[in-house]
Amino acid sequence: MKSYNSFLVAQQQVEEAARILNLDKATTEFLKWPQREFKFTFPVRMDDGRFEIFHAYRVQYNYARGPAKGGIRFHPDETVDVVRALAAWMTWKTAVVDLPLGGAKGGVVCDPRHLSQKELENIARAYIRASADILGVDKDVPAPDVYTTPQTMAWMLDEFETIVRKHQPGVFTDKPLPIGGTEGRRDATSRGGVISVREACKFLNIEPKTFAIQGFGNAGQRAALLHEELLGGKLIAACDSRGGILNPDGINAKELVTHKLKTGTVLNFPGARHIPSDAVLELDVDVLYPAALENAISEKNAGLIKAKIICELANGPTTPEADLILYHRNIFVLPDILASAGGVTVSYFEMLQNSGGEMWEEATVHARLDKKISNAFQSFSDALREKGVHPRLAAMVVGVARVAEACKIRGWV
Ligand SMILES: NC(=O)C1=CN([C@@H]2O[C@H](COP(=O)(O)OP(=O)(O)OC[C@H]3O[C@@H](n4cnc5c(N)ncnc54)[C@H](O)[C@@H]3O)[C@@H](O)[C@H]2O)C=CC1
Ligand SMILES: O=C(O)CCC(=O)C(=O)O
Repeated sequence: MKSYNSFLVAQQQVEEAARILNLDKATTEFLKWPQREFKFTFPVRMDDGRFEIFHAYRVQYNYARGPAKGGIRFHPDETVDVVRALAAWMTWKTAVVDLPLGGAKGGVVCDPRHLSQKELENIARAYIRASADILGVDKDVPAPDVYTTPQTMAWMLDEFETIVRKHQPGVFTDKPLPIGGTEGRRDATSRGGVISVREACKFLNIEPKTFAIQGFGNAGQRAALLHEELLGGKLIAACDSRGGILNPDGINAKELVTHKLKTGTVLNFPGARHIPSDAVLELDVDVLYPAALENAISEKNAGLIKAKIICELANGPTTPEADLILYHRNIFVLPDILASAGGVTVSYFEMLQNSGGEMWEEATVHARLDKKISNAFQSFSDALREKGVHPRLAAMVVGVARVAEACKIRGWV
């Protein structure tokens, strides 16, 4: 099977956007690389008394528009190139929603499914001891990502504040509410995705009656609940890393979330039959939400996809070859740098509340998020019309143009 290097994919996307924008050679080359990247190696004491050595990264891709911003992932397959790609996509994402932030991402190579809570806490704290110098409200602000949670942020914040010897809640976002978290962050990624589906449906004149979800973690579960609540559609299939389930008559999203939280998997959900995880991508639905990991949709399966709209809650789920196949098959992709931008948008709201000592009501967060995503969809659809390119390229054109402009104004290139 062909393997993909996500960073090469991310660089190719910059080149394509730069070509449409007629960017000069130096600007294009600058935007193809992270401004700063850090590699950490640290020992952690495990529950059985032994020390284990962990490798970790933080990549600050571009900070022309503001402090670097993006999640920290704990995953066994993490590599510097995956983190670079994710950091690049954060840069374009914060620009597409027009936040005064740059892009970053971090990762620890580990498998949380085989670690105790105490071991996870020790890893989170060790990561901060290694990286505290390069983090800060005006430098770089992490958040959770795959297999990290608000609890991870709480440990990280506590370690950071112990080092700097003062309260600095805005250095981490998607924190638990009692230590400076915001209302509305837990479902923000999915809410932003569902809002972008609502806008796409108006744009394309489609009704989002049926949907399927690949990946049933934070993003996937909330998308199931919110699509049902806000758009009124019917969930017919979902999967996680252990397998998939299908019920063409409909699956109650709330009951499936409860089942997943209780049993750790979507499998064995009453009334649904088992299907392979990958089959969920190929079902005849109005909207497909990839909400797991990179490269799920490639040239291998793009020809088999039957959804009308693909809403990319995951980062980088579609390869460049698949983008073209889907475009020619008239399948509308809502690209990750727009569709999954709700999370970082509400993270920014959390930073604003922390800096002003404010606590916004949930309805305020929802309304401001809706406005940001609707405006971003407008810029994206304008670029689609003006440039006549496929959707990812249109979104990249919006994001890359804004970052390039900031680099130019600063006199960097
Ligand atoms: N949490 C956030 O705020 C944001 C997350 N994202 C992206 O959304 C995606 C999912 O993130 P989270 O939901 O936060 O992570 P999570 O760790 O809560 O959930 C990941 C889910 O994917 C499933 N999965 C893993 N490999 C799979 C496979 N091969 N097939 C099917 N399912 C598989 C896991 O079983 C789990 O249910 C990632 O790409 C992440 O970068 C994007 C924007 C913000
Ligand atoms: O809220 C944040 O800063 C994290 C967002 C993120 O990691 C993402 O959008 O992929």
